[in-house]
Amino acid sequence: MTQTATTRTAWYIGCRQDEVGEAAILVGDRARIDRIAEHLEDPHFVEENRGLRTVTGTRAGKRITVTAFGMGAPIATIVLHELFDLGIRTFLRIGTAMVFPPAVLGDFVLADGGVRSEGTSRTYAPLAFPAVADFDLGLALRASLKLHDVPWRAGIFGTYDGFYTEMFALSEGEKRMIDGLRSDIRKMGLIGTDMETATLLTAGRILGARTASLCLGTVDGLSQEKIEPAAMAAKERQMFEIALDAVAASLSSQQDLVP
Ligand SMILES: O=P(O)(O)O[C@H]1O[C@H](CO)[C@@H](O)[C@H]1O
Ligand SMILES: O=c1cc[nH]c(=O)[nH]1
Repeated sequence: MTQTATTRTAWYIGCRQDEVGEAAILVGDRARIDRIAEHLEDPHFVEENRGLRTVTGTRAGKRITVTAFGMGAPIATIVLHELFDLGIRTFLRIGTAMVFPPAVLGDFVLADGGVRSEGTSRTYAPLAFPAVADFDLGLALRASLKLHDVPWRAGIFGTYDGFYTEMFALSEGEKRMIDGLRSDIRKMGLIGTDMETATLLTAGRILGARTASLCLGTVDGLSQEKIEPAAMAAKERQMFEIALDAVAASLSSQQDLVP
């Protein structure tokens, strides 16, 4: 971080401390920043650095920052860590995930916790440390999901580094390799898999932040069928509303919940 008497600037995301809000939503695809900005009042776009795009805007009187990290746990965790350093203590990842029964394509999946099958979280805590979502933020998300009347499931995620070696097969050889993992995923009853959730829950918890993850099931984990683009666009708008309402509500009620 660069630091002056009045402000700090994060190294990679390029944000100044006075450009971020009270909470952060982390998205993967940078194209989602302009789209989520339409759901915020008074959006301020931070000058982009390394393709990391950030907007801060107001929702229900709360300033919320949304940053896009791209794909994968290492860069997602750098973004979380830098925003934490700028003072943010509430984080929600929203994005897409592969879903497994009982969750089906198009369901929203809320992570109560995650299996840490990636590498980055091990730099924060040994594997015996659980990746668990913040309880109060999880409650706010459940309330928002119910209010928006969408199909959703809550449960445990699996987080993996190898997209084409552990999640989505392009060849018969990869399919044979991934089928073994899919069978483990079914046995454990995981409802969703992605590349960041368990990492962010671990890193957030170790740093001392409240962290949660809500995804949209865009790929069926058994058949590899993908969601249709029109359904994706409509569900993405719902995801923005659910997430922003939950984060704003959670910030409002936070003081009442502190022991
Ligand atoms: O839709 P986003 O949030 O980008 O997330 C998912 O899409 C990417 C590729 O699978 C990974 O980052 C994964 O977690
Ligand atoms: O298959 C998928 C879809 C979204 N996100 C993932 O990590 N995997």
